This record gives sequence, C-alpha cells and structure tokens, in this order.
Amino acid sequence: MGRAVTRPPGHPPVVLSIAGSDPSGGAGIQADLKTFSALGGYGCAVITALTAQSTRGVSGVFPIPAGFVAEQLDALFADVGIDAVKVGMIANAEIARAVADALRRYAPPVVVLDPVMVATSGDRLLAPDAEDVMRSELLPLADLITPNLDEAAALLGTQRAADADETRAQSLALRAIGARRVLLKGGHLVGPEATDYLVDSDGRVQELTAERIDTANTHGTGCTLSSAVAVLRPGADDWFTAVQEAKAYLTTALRHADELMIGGTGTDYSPYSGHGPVHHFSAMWPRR
Ligand SMILES: Nc1ncnc2c1ncn2[C@@H]1O[C@H](COP(=O)(O)OP(=O)(O)OP(=O)(O)O)[C@@H](O)[C@H]1O
Ligand SMILES: Cc1ncc(CO)c(N)n1
Repeated sequence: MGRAVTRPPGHPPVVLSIAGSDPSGGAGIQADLKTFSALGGYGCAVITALTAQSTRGVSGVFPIPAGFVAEQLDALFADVGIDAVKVGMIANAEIARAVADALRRYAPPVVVLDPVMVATSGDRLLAPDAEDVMRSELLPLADLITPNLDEAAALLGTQRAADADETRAQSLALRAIGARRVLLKGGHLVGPEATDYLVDSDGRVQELTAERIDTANTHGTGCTLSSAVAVLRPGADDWFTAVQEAKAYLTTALRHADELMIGGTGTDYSPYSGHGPVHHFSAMWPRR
C-alpha cells in the first residue's frame, strides 16, 4: 500500500489499532496495545465502539458515531507516521465505510484486518448488514486478513470448514474473492495442534502449527495474533516470518494464561466462569 516512514535504526514501529474497547482488558484495543508494547512497538488507538463485557460475555455494544471515528483517524494521520495498522471490531456498516475511506486516503504501509464478527463468548460484535461492506470495501484494502473459521464461512457465504482440507480450500477461496493474503485460523478445530493456513500473495499455502494449550482462557487470542503480526511485520523479512513469530508469541501468552487470576468480587479472588485473557508480559518474551 503506502510508503513507510523513514525512522532512525532501531526505532520502535508505530502501530495503530482501529478496534473496539473491552473493559476486561482481554480483547479489543486493550489486548492490541498490550501486544504492541510487549513486542517492542509504540501503540496508537482509534476506538470504534465501547463494549460492556467481561470474561463471561458481552452485555452491550455502544458504537461511536462514524463521523467521530473519521475525526479520530484524520487527527492521527495528520500528525503521526503510522508504520502498520490493525483493524479489529468495526461494529457497523457506517464505521466500516469510514475506516475504508481513511485507509484509502492515508494508505498506511501495512494493513492487517481481523474481520471480527462474534466474540469467543458467542456474542455478535458486527451488525449483520456490515458483512457486505467488510467484504466489498475493507477486505481488498488489507495486506492480510485473519479470519477464524466462522468468519471465513460468513465472508464466503458457505458452511464452516470441518477439517484441514476444507480449511485449506476456504483459505484459497478467500483470495479468490479479493483478499491479498489470508491467515485462516484453525483454533476452533479439534486436535493436539492449533494449525493456521497462510496464503501468500502468490497463492502459495503454508501451514503454521503450534502445540494446542489446554486452557479455557482464550479470550482475545484473535486480537493478540493480528496485533502481533501488525507490530512484527515492519521489522520482518516477509509475511511468513512475521506470522510465525506472532503465533509463537500468542502460544507463549496462552501457555501462561492460567497464571493470571483476575477473577474476584468484593475482597475474594474467585475463578472466572467465562474465558479469561491470555497473559501479555514483555519480560517473558522471548522466554518460551
Ligand atoms: N488452545 C489453543 N492453543 C494454542 N493455540 C490456540 C488455541 N486456541 C486458539 N489458538 C490459536 O490462536 C489463534 C487465534 O485463533 P482462534 O481461531 O481462536 O481465533 P478467534 O476465534 O478469532 O479468536 P477470539 O477468541 O479472539 O475471537 C490461532 O493462531 C489459533 O491457532
Ligand atoms: C472489543 C472486542 N473486540 C474483539 C473481540 C473478539 O474477541 C472482543 N471480544 N471484543
């Protein structure tokens, strides 16, 4: 897309998250900024929606008026040189159009689109009529899209892939509808490994496999992975290397997720009943 900003050697990449807020800190803008910091980036954030959510689920969504999302983007791009953008929850069609307009106008060098539709808890985060705008306007502007199995099926208007062969086929089908590169996440498939499929701009499919961590605390895995790719891509040789490193970071954060004990009401710690967050902690990186 656009041209990169020239900065002094070793300067942190400046990365923007355009996404929704998760007050529990596990997903959304909060997860994105933690990921940027843990991986050595400088994070900026344009908020598209507030959510009321916890580890148990989403109880409310309050979209920011699209004109004000545009105003945030204009203010930022007029002043700050952005090396990479990650787009997460965009809530509705008007916001999707405002984000697409800004990406066309400011043409940042790297755009990673996580086409967030439904939270881990099963709650909807995107108005159904916005799926069309996501497909027709945002998808072609992204250098990489990172759908999970349900989001891929929704974008393709088909059934969710049930096995590795179908997942691979759908990753290629997403390129056929206009995505430049695709990272189709197989996290919801069963098996001893968590395998994702990266389709590069030449149509080559590469598998990325990690040990499946036995934990219920998977809130924000998708946000973390897409943010990690965005912050790592400017300093990486190629997309595969950035995605591989991002997945290694996520797997480490998942491995340490059960150490976080954020549950509690009153004065007592209590385990959360929902899906807890993954553990971002820069000092543990690159500890495995
Ligand atoms: N238990 C696990 N162990 C290791 N890796 C996992 C596990 N669950 C998911 N992953 C990995 O996490 C990343 C996100 O995948 P997933 O399919 O969960 O995305 P998502 O549904 O978009 O996430 P979110 O829960 O944030 O909505 C992928 O790289 C996937 O392989
Ligand atoms: C704000 C927000 N964005 C994304 C997700 C997806 O996990 C979530 N739960 N909340």
